Amino acid sequence: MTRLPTLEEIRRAPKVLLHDHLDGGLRSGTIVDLARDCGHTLPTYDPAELAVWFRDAADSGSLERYLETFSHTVGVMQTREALVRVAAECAEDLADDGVMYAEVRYAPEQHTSQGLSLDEVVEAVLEGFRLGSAGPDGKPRIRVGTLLTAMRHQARSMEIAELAVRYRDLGVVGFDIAGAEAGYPPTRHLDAFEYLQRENAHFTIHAGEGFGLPSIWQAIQWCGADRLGHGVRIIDDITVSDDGEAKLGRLAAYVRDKRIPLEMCPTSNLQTGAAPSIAEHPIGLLRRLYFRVTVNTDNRLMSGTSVSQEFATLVDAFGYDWDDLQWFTVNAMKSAFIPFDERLALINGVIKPGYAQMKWQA
Ligand SMILES: O=c1[nH]cnc2c1ncn2[C@@H]1O[C@H](CO)[C@@H](O)[C@H]1O
Ligand SMILES: [Zn+2]
Repeated sequence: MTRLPTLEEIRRAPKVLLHDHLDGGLRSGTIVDLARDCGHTLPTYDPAELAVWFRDAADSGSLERYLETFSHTVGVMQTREALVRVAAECAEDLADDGVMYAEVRYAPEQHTSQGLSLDEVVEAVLEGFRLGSAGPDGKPRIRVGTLLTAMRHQARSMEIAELAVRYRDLGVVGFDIAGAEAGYPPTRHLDAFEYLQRENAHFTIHAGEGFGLPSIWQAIQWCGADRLGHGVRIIDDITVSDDGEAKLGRLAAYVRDKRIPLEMCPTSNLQTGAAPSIAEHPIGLLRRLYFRVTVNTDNRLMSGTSVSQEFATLVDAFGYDWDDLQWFTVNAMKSAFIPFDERLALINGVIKPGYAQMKWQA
């Protein structure tokens, strides 16, 4: 039997990340610095202790309680300087993990409490990504696209959708809605999604994480989502018999037939209670059934994770090899919101040669 990929090897392989929250990925030391600057009160000012605090607090078993931890990250991301720094460090950290293409999301409306306009927020984050993406020779080490998120319990989605369209040629590649899912169905923001469709713009919707099939159904069939954030509960529409044969309901079949990408985030799902364990995580079944599965971090700080770490965890639980990891990576690149020719160039020019080399070395 061939040896399975190790964490160190996985770090060196080219990776693609589609679901990562800017305000869920700060370095704990940066939060401490920024909190001191702006007078935000933290549970502890020791960076190592703070990192542990986030993980423990996020390990709550409910999406609503998990989301409470964001008050300490959003709270320190209220000035242009803070946003530039956080975005630059995000790009650096992802590049250091071997991520070559990332779509990073955040909700501009949450960063205006000290007077920044929505446009100023977007421009600060774009500037941070530009700075953080550059290597020592000035050439980009990573390409970062931005997704603008609207909070589903608020009523600003149309404004944020317009913002995403306004900045579409300047680094914003799509739109999303996030926040507590139960009680806030996707159709609450139907006007924003219809507007984006008329504008030929791309969007994903957090659905099937803290709520089940009706949320996924609305996201796809009412709102026209290009991708699903999480989408784990799609397994509620799949029955597996004792001999392992799977029967797909109409919605699950539609998602698979249409190749709708699932932005799966295994560790995050354990923390919010969306999945009981990695071994029992729906990603195992969905991968086996050839859904268009992608592997993501969601919130690197709250989960103490990285793309490489998520891959390594799956290798451990399911015995995935380099072919599986390449398959997840190609799936993600195919599902990115950048133009087709650019995706193809990255698949053929970076991903396939990168994994060929990893396999050859193994
Ligand atoms: O997994 C998730 N499900 C739903 N909402 C989330 C998740 N992770 C983060 N956020 C929410 O998205 C906002 C913008 O980035 C965050 O502030 C958080 O409230
Ligand atoms: Zn998320």
